[in-house]
Amino acid sequence: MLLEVKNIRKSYPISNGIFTKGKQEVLKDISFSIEEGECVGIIGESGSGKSTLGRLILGLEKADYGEIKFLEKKECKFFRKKISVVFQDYTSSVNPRFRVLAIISEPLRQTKLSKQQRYEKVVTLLEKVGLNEDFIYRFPHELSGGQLQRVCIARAIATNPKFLLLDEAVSSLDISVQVQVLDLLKKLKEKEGLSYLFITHDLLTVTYLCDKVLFFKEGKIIEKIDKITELKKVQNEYSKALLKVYQ
Ligand SMILES: Nc1ncnc2c1ncn2[C@@H]1O[C@H](COP(=O)(O)OP(=O)(O)OP(=O)(O)O)[C@@H](O)[C@H]1O
Repeated sequence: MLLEVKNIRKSYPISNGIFTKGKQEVLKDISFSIEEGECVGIIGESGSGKSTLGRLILGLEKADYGEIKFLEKKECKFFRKKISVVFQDYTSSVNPRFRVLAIISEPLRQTKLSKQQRYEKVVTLLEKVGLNEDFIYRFPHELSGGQLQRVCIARAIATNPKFLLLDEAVSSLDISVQVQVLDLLKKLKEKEGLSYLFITHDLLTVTYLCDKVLFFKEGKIIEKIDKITELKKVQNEYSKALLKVYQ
């Protein structure tokens, strides 16, 4: 097992700007696990708590209750360094004044690579995401949405992570570009042995990439599907309704 999420609860205070008027429970007893090389999809309507869970896994916020454990023999303590993330909003997740070279090599700053080695590493990463050296001195505004999201994926895999959190990572791309980026993620998963937590509100992308699916509603997992091929066997009315939309 790579990641174990156990009985996670999270609330936020409800405030009217000045006073706190109680709490909103956003995550209610969430438990699941991810194996090495596995892609788990989380699907649910807007506001169901998907991104909050992502932030807790990344260590950006703390849960009120429960445990998030990265289980890798001996290296457990350092595992957070092996997590990377790709967000939906690729334009705001890069500095518009940085060229592709600087964007992708940003996480490599703390390594002891020389300038030349860093350049070569960026070329290799560009090739991994289906781009080439010609892109290295371009600015973000000189790239298409799909190309820029590939650059973000290249940056995310620059430190050889084990686990990628993909939060609506293809949602703002055109459908044909979505397929290209999903194909790329599939290839990286197989070649690099990456595990993914794929957060989305789009069931079609889940069926394309994921091995397992968790259906989220109002901060709860209302259904788990352990084999993507058995997606049609969902029992819950909400999951059924989601499936119907895509039939
Ligand atoms: N920092 C915060 N303070 C207060 N409430 C918050 C905070 N972050 C999220 N929330 C609330 O928690 C709930 C879940 O938000 P979250 O962003 O996790 O949902 P989501 O499922 O990712 O939605 P979407 O698909 O629209 O991104 C929402 O009602 C949101 O308003």
